[in-house]
This record gives sequence, C-alpha cells and structure tokens, in this order.
Amino acid sequence: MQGKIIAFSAPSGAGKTTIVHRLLERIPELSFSISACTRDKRGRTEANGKDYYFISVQEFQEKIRQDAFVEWEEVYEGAFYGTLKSEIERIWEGGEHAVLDVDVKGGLSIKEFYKERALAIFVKPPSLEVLEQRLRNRATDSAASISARIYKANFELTFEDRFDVTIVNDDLDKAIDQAEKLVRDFIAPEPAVV
Ligand SMILES: Nc1ncnc2c1ncn2[C@@H]1O[C@H](COP(=O)(O)OP(=O)(O)OP(=O)(O)O)[C@@H](O)[C@H]1O
Ligand SMILES: Nc1nc2c(ncn2[C@@H]2O[C@H](COP(=O)(O)O)[C@@H](O)[C@H]2O)c(=O)[nH]1
Repeated sequence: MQGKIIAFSAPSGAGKTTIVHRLLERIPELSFSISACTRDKRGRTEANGKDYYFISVQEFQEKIRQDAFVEWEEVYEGAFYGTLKSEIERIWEGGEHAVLDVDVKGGLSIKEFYKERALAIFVKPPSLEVLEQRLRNRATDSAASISARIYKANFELTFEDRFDVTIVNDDLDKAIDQAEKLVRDFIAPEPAVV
C-alpha cells in the first residue's frame, strides 16, 4: 500500500480540528500526524505527544537545522509549528495514511512537496462573523488573539483556489460526511489493471 497524506487547512476557528477528530473515528486507516509546536500547552485539555510535541524555540530551531521538518511556519508571532518527517514515516511504516491539521500556508507546502500523494482540503467558514462567534464560543483565546486570527483569516481566505477542494463547514454533520467521502475516494486503492 502506498501511504497518502490528507491535509486539512483553514483559518483558525473554521472547524478543521473538529472535522479531523471525527474523521479519525470513522476511518481506521487514518492516523493523525502530530506536529511540533512552541506555544504553551492549553491547561488540561491538551497532552504532549497527542495533540502536539510541545518543545522550546531552541529545540525547534535545532530541528530546522537538522532538516527534520517537511514544512514549518511561524503561525502566530513567536509561535512555531511544523510537520515532522519522522511522523509521516512512522504513519506510512505502520500501513496507514497521514492526516494533518495545518495552517493555510502549511497545507499548500504539503501539496507542493507530496504532489499527487497529497490531498489538500480547505475548510471554509460560512462567514467571518460566524468564524468570530465560533472563536468566542470556544473560549480558548484572548480578545486580542481572536482579533489577530480574524485579521489573518481575511488573508487566508484568498488562498482557497489553490487547494484541491473546499468544504464549507456550516452544518457540521454535512461537512464531516463530505470530508469522509472525499478522503475515502482519495485513499481507495487503484483498481488492478488486467
Ligand atoms: N459546523 C459548526 N457549527 C458550529 N460550531 C462549530 C462547527 N464546527 C466547529 N465548531 C466549533 O467551532 C470552534 C472552532 O473549531 P475548531 O477548534 O475545530 O477550529 P480550528 O479550525 O481547528 O481552529 P484552530 O486553527 O484555532 O485550531 C469549536 O468550538 C468547535 O466546536
Ligand atoms: N504550518 C503548520 N501549521 C500547523 C501545524 N500544526 C498546527 N498548525 C496550525 O497552527 C494553528 C494554530 O493551532 P492552535 O492549536 O495553536 O490553535 C492552526 O491553524 C493549526 O492548523 C504544522 O505542523 N504546520
């Protein structure tokens, strides 16, 4: 089996993490690629080695020097995130396909790097107003951080056309059904040539 990569990208708050977690429950051939990041762990809701590998900026820089990343970004000022080559290898060696939750630039970098082995999915919020409300309801970010995420979202939405496909996350169940179909079609084995 040839391992594949499915990257979900979206402005913060559009719902990619929610969709990815639900897909992992539905499709056993998928495995989550755990990124390295330098931001602080969120209280009791996150675990090291499950949501992220939480590392220092020095450790992150060392990994850049070692060429350990497929791609990395300073997603927010001072907060670095990166996809580790070792994660993709671990998942493929285990006979599974890798699912990524990365920012918009990261999704495009993954597509460029893996070409037809990658499916780059853009998750779009129904509107910026809904996006802001979701971030407020999630209650994980300060008012300043929410403003920064909305500001960035305006820019990120202009990259939609460069993705393989868009899912509008309005009704969550419909968005998950759509994602499931896209992913199942993408990872289905090629029919044998007779
Ligand atoms: N279709 C939806 N309708 C209403 N609320 C939703 C929907 N999808 C996700 N949410 C909620 O919106 C919030 C943001 O979702 P989520 O954390 O998955 O976004 P994200 O794109 O992964 O953001 P980030 O990039 O910051 O991690 C969460 O509280 C989630 O429960
Ligand atoms: N380019 C990359 N972006 C990543 C990676 N891992 C996560 N992310 C994105 O960062 C933001 C912020 O996430 P949060 O957990 O702090 O809210 C979000 O858009 C993620 O998709 C990565 O390896 N590369």
